[in-house]
Amino acid sequence: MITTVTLNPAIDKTVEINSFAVNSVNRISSVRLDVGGKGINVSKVLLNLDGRSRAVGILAGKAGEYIRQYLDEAGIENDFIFVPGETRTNLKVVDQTKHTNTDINEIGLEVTAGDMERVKEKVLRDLDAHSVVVFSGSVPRNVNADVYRQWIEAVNKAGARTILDADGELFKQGIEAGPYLIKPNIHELENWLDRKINTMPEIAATARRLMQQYGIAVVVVSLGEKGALFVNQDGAIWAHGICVEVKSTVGAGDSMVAALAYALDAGYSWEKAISLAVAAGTANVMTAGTEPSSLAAVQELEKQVTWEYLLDDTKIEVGM
Ligand SMILES: Nc1ncnc2c1ncn2[C@@H]1O[C@H](COP(=O)(O)OP(=O)(O)OP(=O)(O)O)[C@@H](O)[C@H]1O
Ligand SMILES: O=P(O)(O)OC[C@@]1(O)O[C@H](CO)[C@@H](O)[C@@H]1O
Repeated sequence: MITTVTLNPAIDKTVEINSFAVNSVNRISSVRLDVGGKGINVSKVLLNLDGRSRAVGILAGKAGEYIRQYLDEAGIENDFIFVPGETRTNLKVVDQTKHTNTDINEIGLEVTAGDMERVKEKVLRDLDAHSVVVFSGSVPRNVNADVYRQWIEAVNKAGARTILDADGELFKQGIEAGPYLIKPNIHELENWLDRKINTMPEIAATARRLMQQYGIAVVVVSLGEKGALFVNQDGAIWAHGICVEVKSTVGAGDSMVAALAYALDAGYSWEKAISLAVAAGTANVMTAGTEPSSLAAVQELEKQVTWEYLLDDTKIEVGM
């Protein structure tokens, strides 16, 4: 069973504004609402991949009820605690003229230590060696940045595998617990390293350093339209990006994480996991907002995934 943890869910309000400009009046040409937050997105994509998951986390207010109702109606098992306040709304500005996606995310709720204990109990419930737990996204504003580290340690103790997709201090401390798989994007990796990364071998070397230093089994570095670098103990594979028409890039990383969780749960081969992950990420950018793509679209894209094995002396510029 796959458990997704969303400590800071959101309603995603995606507005289309062509030629979006700061310091001026912008007119919205379309609006859509999606239930979001990284872990919830992972659960939505898993459902469309024909996978089962249990979504756990923290909700509040009318927006929280709306999210719970969506999950119930979609048939996604969910076990959220409700706290006072209102789940945040995150604004996503899509500009089809300038080809930009701008995220304006609210900071989110405050919670108590007791609330966090209740969620932790739900996360740790019924775990065994077959379980996969996905920790992704930001956390409530007053929660300590060591929360993923502590919870990953607890899940590791239960013998289950963990996936971490977080940024900044949550990532920095989370990796110290030795998650099974991490999926930073290139910017998150550069943040951790505190410098720019210019070539593919540099990404691979950084991934190997993370694996050796923290006992991480798999590092996947997503590179947007350039695809992703997949590193495990056998080596590094650069899966190329697929050129598609982009509607919204929001949630592409979550789709990739969902596919990786699915592949781990199903015991897929490394190559099959890679093609599913790239296809799921690519399919996501072809849909509006954070609408998950269909299984048929993912399967069609899987046929188009190409990759190359990366040798240490391969000189490929990342150029991002
Ligand atoms: N513009 C694009 N064109 C084609 N494929 C894309 C594009 N953007 C993303 N992808 C696919 O989706 C995967 C994940 O995207 P990305 O690297 O943007 O993740 P991310 O930064 O974690 O995403 P987000 O935080 O928006 O969910 C990429 O590795 C790639 O396969
Ligand atoms: O503020 P966080 O938790 O880092 O990210 C939240 C978020 O941007 O991530 C998802 C896309 O990945 C969206 O559904 C959601 O709005």
